[in-house]
Amino acid sequence: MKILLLGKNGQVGWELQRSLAPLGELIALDRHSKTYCGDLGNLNGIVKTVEDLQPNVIVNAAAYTAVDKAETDIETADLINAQAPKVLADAARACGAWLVHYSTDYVFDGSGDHAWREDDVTGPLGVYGQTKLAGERAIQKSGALHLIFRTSWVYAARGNNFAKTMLRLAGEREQLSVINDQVGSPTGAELLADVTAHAIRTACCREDVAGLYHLVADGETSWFEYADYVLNFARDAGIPLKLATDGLRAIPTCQYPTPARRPLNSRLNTEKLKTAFDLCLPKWQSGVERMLTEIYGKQL
Ligand SMILES: NC(=O)C1=CN([C@@H]2O[C@H](COP(=O)(O)OP(=O)(O)OC[C@H]3O[C@@H](n4cnc5c(N)ncnc54)[C@H](OP(=O)(O)O)[C@@H]3O)[C@@H](O)[C@H]2O)C=CC1
Ligand SMILES: Cc1cn([C@H]2C[C@H](O)[C@@H](COP(=O)(O)OP(=O)(O)O[C@H]3O[C@@H](C)C(=O)[C@@H](O)[C@H]3O)O2)c(=O)[nH]c1=O
Ligand SMILES: [Mg+2]
Repeated sequence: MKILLLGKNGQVGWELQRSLAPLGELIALDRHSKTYCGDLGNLNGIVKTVEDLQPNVIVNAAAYTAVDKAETDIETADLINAQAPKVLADAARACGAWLVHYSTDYVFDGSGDHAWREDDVTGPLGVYGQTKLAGERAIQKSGALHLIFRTSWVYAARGNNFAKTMLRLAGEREQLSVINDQVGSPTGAELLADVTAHAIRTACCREDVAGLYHLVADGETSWFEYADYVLNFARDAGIPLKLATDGLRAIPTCQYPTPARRPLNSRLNTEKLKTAFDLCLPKWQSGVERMLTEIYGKQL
């Protein structure tokens, strides 16, 4: 099997380099790659890469993920999150390849408190979510065999994410205020990469599994509880923090204004994925603990 991986140095892309390697020949690109174009902003270049390589599977881990910046950089967000997935899907269809792609809880408006199902009505609150939804739809319309995994609150030891922001800020400040009324599930890039490899193995002999799936770790939390979990781990590990012992404060969303609105309810229902691929999903805490142990490994 020949696999083309785009966005190889992002949180998920990095872990995919590991998990996809045993499946076959892996060509992993980023936007700076020289031999083949891996820049999603270069639509013609991306199409030529697929035509030249004729892969069996394309895995797109590249995306415009700066949620607030997207509000004013709409053109780039649309190019990377909507137009590039469309041309990738058309190119995949033309060469008979599977396209594996990732999307987000931010396609939902966050109303209610149920866990969103794949066919629930979407209603993104910001440009990032709108462009990611447009990307999903373009892939679905293309006729390409595809797997789209909607996930949430992605973290990894390598890369930028909320947990690492909290650790950095706790080293710099005595007080931190964190939203406690947005609820979802932190999901590790390792888990996403492992499930992706498993799903590709299944999909190669079962075209009927093509489609859109929610893929998040088990359980739920708020950003505040997540921060509390991470900072308690750091304290217990003896990491020196500037944050006072009572320095973490829970606040409602209205007290933390941001350029992009974010959903209050980011719960995703994963039943469809678990049934189709015969999978169990671990509790969110287990992957977060692994990441923290990796980050602080040398100091523990
Ligand atoms: N991060 C999160 O919390 C969540 C992410 N997702 C989705 O999961 C997927 C993976 O996200 P994640 O790994 O966390 O994101 P990251 O931001 O860690 O990685 C995204 C990667 O995309 C690359 N990229 C951006 N623009 C281009 C371009 N023009 N050409 C090539 N590569 C480009 C970035 O490269 P560079 O560093 O050079 O900019 C980066 O390596 C994305 O589809 C994202 O929408 C879904 C839910 C939550
Ligand atoms: C830094 C900080 C953030 N927050 C809030 C803001 C926000 O609601 C929440 C998380 O902050 P972030 O900047 O990490 O959020 P954000 O970048 O919006 O995270 C999202 O990224 C995209 C790519 C996704 O697809 C989503 O699933 C989600 O992970 O925490 C605080 O309350 N206090 C703080 O000090
Ligand atoms: Mg962010």
